[in-house]
Amino acid sequence: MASPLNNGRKASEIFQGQALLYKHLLGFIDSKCLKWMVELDIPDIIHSHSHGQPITFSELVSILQVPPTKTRQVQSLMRYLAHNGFFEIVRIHDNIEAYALTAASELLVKSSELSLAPMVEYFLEPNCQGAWNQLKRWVHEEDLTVFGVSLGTPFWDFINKDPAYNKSFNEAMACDSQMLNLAFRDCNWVFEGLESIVDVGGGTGITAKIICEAFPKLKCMVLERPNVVENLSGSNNLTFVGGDMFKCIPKADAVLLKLVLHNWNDNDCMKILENCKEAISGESKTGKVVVIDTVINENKDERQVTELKLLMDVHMACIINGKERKEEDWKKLFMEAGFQSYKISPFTGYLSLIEIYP
Ligand SMILES: C[S@@+](CC[C@H](N)C(=O)[O-])C[C@H]1O[C@@H](n2cnc3c(N)ncnc32)[C@H](O)[C@@H]1O
Repeated sequence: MASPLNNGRKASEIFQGQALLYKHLLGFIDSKCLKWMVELDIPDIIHSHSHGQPITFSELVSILQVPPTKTRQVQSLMRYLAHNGFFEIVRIHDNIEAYALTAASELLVKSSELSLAPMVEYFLEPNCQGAWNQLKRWVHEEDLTVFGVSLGTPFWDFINKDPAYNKSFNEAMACDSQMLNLAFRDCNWVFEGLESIVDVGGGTGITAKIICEAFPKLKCMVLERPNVVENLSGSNNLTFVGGDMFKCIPKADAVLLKLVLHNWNDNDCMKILENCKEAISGESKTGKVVVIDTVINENKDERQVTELKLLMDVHMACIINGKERKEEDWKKLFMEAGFQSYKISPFTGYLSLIEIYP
């Protein structure tokens, strides 16, 4: 019988609620499982096993030298990861089960050009993880981010002072940018007709290198925090400049901002965009700003993509006071920064490409 405490809901509905609650309570184990498989090199082991052939569980535990007391537990982890799409369980000779890589776990092969393993290392790093225990304190600290509450210093100050953290962050960003090789193949039109471009907050220059290779005549400059680019050397058409996008952005036909604006609140984004507008306003021609970022669209996106964008929004909001935006949020920002028009194009699974014109 329904009690007044559960609003007259059916028992089945309450049990569904309980299952949802427990799933999310235990959800923190999801990312730990990813860390576990990356640390044990399981994707690399499967990748190099008999030219990418599926690996049986006994072969895997033998390579990993798992003691007999732990094989059942390892099987639990593998089954859970397979259930969530990180391995495919296939039947090989004599109907034995074997594990094959999926599109997701192939991205965790460290030796692969498109490896996202550094992303796993960065997100599972103790400073990142520990900060989330401070959500309760954070909500009453008017001007502090979760990171600020947890480490006593704002994110960018911390990263500037901690070389190991800086390196881990830059490597994570670089591997995300490496994925753009796939996306730019269909988007070369974005750079056609341009003579120069500045990749603002362009990290260690992976995106810029991809653009430079595709467009050898295009001059590309990366503007970054000085300690990100101090030891980097460019090439024929690539240069690195240490600076501050809030102060000045070098002149160019176009400015690229990949995953930069989502780090900042609307006021900071306005300042960055105004500096971008100044940078692309030459004497003879006016260029464009190219923003690569998320656009939340719950009506259009698949549920899984929306979940990722909303989770990223929570991450940005709490860690760094940033924000993932809907189209109307972007439009408001662009117009208030003095731009006249914009065009949004699909780019990767979760990122859109937005061209903004003065
Ligand atoms: C989320 S990362 C994106 C990096 C790169 N665009 C990518 O997608 O791989 C944001 C970048 O902005 C840079 N950044 C932060 N503050 C900056 C500033 N004031 N001037 C220039 N770059 C800055 C950071 O160092 C970092 O590399």
